[in-house]
Amino acid sequence: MSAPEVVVFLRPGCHLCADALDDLDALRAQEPFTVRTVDIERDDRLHARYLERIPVIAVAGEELCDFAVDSERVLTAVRDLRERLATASGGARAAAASRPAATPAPAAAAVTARPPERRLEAVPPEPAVPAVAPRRIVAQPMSTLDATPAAALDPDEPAADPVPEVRLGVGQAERLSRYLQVLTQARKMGRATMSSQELSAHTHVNSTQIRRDLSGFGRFGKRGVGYDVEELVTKIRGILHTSQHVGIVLLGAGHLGRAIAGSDVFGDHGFEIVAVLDNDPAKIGTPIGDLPIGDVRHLGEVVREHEVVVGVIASPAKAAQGLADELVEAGVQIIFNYSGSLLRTPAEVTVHTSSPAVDLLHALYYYLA
Ligand SMILES: NC(=O)c1ccc[n+]([C@@H]2O[C@H](COP(=O)([O-])OP(=O)(O)OC[C@H]3O[C@@H](n4cnc5c(N)ncnc54)[C@H](O)[C@@H]3O)[C@@H](O)[C@H]2O)c1
Repeated sequence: MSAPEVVVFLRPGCHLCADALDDLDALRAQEPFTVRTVDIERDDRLHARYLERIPVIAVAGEELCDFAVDSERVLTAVRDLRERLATASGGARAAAASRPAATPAPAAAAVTARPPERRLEAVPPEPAVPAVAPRRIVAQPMSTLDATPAAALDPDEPAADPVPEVRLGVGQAERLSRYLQVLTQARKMGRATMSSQELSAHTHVNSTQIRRDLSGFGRFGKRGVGYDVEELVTKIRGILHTSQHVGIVLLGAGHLGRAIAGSDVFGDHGFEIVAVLDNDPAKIGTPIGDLPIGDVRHLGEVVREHEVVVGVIASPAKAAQGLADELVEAGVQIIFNYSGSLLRTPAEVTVHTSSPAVDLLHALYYYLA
């Protein structure tokens, strides 16, 4: 009779998954079973189905728990499966004994005689992932994505580069940016640590989601102490690739342009305003922040010379489309648009329009509705 098998749907580098494997390992002392891991990154359907829930633990096709091991449910399911396997093998032996020799035995067909409540639909077999014992699962390289150095898995060690090369989903990238904004501000306020609940309160992302977002990149934080702000800022900046230099050209040196140039709003995140350009002869050549205001007619040269990545438009709305066209012509693919103008740009260009009213409208809806 084969041993009951527990299947764990997981993702390389997911530390909730690593914890689940450890927990299952401990449970095997009470009830023997084998563990098979299924890497959801290898199958689009599994990825779509389980990404938000991993680790998902299943026995005999029934999903028992997600996020963490529910010991009681797993043990009960394993015992139940063992009994069914025993019955099946006993039944098969009895059937084989009474059957004419030429008829093949029905193998473990009786295992499925009692269908579980929530069967995994059409989960394909995973021949590439062998059934192995939990300890070996941890030791084997889970995938090429798992580039996190061992030190980063230790909460007492600072998280070091290199950061695993994982393509983030849009939602995760957006949330990581929000965590980074709050952590950067906390660091400026002299905070050394921050709890996930606090980070949650400031970002409006629930703390389970925060832990899940970060779990793929190393083990952060200590129970009762929270996240190390400096460590997490460094790590998220690495993940978002903002630890590299990003040059910005600011177009419009009026009230808003002057406020942006004189603030840390971009500098806090490693963005450098390399030039401020305007078309007003009275302003050109005068200082703004540490820079002299340049002539907007040199926009193309400035973009090429400073390898500008982002163009920030702080001009009146009527000038914005012309400036956007010139930025695109010069090769800029990210435009941050403070003017209210609805810009037309090629599909490959990302336009972010900043409007303080948007958040207010959103908040007001919940207030008024
Ligand atoms: N989203 C926000 O948070 C926010 C807040 C305030 C203002 N705004 C918008 O930002 C823009 C700037 O506001 P402001 O108060 O600084 O206006 P402003 O009039 O003080 O400054 C505009 C600047 O743009 C320059 N300019 C005009 N045409 C130009 C061109 N073709 N090339 C380069 N420079 C040019 C002007 O010379 C001037 O220096 C406006 O569109 C305004 O509605 C947005």
